[in-house]
Amino acid sequence: MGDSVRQLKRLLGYLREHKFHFIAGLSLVLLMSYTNGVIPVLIRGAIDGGITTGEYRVAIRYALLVLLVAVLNGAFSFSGRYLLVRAAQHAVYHLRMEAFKAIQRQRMEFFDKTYSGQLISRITNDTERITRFLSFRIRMFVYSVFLIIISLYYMARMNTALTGVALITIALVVALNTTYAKKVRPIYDEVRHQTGVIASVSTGSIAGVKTIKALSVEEEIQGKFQEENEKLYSLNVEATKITALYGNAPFLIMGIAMSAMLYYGGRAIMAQNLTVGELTAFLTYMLTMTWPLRALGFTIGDIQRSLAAASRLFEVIDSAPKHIDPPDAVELTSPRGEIEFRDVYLTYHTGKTVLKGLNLKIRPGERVLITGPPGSGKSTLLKLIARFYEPDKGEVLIDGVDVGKIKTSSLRKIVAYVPQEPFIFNRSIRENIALAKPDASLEEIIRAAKIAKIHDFISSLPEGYDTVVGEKGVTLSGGQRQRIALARALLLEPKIILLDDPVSNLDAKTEESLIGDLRDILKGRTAVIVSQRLSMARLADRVIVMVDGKAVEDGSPEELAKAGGLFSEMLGRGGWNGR
Ligand SMILES: Nc1ncnc2c1ncn2[C@@H]1O[C@H](COP(=O)(O)OP(=O)(O)OP(=O)(O)O)[C@@H](O)[C@H]1O
Repeated sequence: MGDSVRQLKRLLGYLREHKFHFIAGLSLVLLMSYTNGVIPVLIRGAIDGGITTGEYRVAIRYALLVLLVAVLNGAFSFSGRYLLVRAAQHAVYHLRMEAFKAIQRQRMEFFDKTYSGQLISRITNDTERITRFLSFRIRMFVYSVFLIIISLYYMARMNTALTGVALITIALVVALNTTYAKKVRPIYDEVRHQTGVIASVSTGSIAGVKTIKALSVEEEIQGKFQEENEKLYSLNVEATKITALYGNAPFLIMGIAMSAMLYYGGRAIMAQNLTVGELTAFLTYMLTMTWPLRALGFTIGDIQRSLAAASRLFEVIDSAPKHIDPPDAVELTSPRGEIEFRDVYLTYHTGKTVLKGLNLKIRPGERVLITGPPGSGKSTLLKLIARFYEPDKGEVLIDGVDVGKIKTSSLRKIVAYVPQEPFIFNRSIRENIALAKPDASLEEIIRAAKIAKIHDFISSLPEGYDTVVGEKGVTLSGGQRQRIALARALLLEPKIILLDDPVSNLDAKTEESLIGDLRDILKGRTAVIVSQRLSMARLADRVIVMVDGKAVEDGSPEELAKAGGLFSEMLGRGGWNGR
């Protein structure tokens, strides 16, 4: 409970900037309840003071009053809703922004541990639920509670016995709604979970469509989808059964209460203890309260779940580091491009220890090929230089400075990391290349594209550098993607370039041409290339063979080819000269 109050306080804190809108909105909702609650009193006045006594003018006066109150009610309802929704949207705008920024600040390990679907759901579904809570649910809660209080107040002033009937009815309907909410909530939670499962099966099969078609496993995939779809169907049928059962019960209770009121009220009128106007007012109150009473049950059930959504968002925000850089972070102004690993250990969150005391020094301008069997830690080594992960023990240094102590903005200019499968955003080629330097001039972008040897291809496209690529744009080949990614990296003129398996997805011809061009691309830079393709060794001054997180061979390709170790074994009978 204490936790819920804390979450609620924190959530309401986001309304701070719009607190006047919010308070004004709530005040208007109170006025709306009041105007709704006063109408039966006016009806009573019209009947008792005008209609039954034949006072035509009194009846007209009350009719005009009802009209005025109805108009005011409409105005309060409109402006109250507008102000509350505006304040809520503004609060959620900030919350969404904060969560998104926090996700951007998270370390790589966070993404290893968290499903992307979950994160997307935080930013979309959870924020949507919170908006609904801050605007609609709170409004309905305040409106309903206040309307019921006002109604009971006026009823009590008219007749105690009938007010007792109304009170019992209210208690019964609230109890019924709460039971309904309790019964249906777990099913709706399952429906939501199952909808997520269906979304992930769909996303997976759309993303993996090539594999599905290549293996002709459409039927199996459809079978899996059908299974999950049937589960969703059954859950929805179950929820509908409960809703159908409980949904109309409040109306039945209200009906019984109203017929009891008619019976006792009729007798009271005959005994002259009640007026016709009062009985009409009572019946009108019962009708006015029906909907708010129903809404109250749902609102109470929803508060807890909205707070749970808020707490999930707060968790994302709180788990992110407050600052990307430590306070004593430094700038490397004229980097040389030297890299050193000093007794580096790294264990992933899965418990797998990948690097076990790695020592390595790479000189400025050196071109190093890291090779070795799969899973030996080659890519991990690159990721440590780019500071995607921090070592558990030991240090990774650039020009003698621990990478953890270099300002991120400085590190990103010095070190360019080109992943195995570069991500191309659904934007223009120009924007894709200028991703890390959005203010780059077209000349700079063209220069980078020329070095990456992709300029001619881009120029041949009808819209040149403005051509949109990616999901709905021009589709690029594997080699073209690699070159766009290289141009993207080169734009920052990095001193160190890290290539993670650059030719793994390329055919032999494209591989040959890329290797030829890489000589120019890497000129004047320190390059660390991870690859199992030994053709890449032609680019390298030095080859390091990694096995089980350790550098077991280290030397020039010629030396290692002759040494009779793993590298020469990998070269096979053709040896180095055959390359
Ligand atoms: N983010 C991660 N979380 C958990 N384990 C990981 C992560 N990245 C890599 N690993 C594991 O660490 C080991 C080394 O991975 P790494 O990618 O460095 O190897 P590699 O030598 O580059 O392999 P390959 O040649 O197949 O790309 C592997 O067993 C891999 O499963």
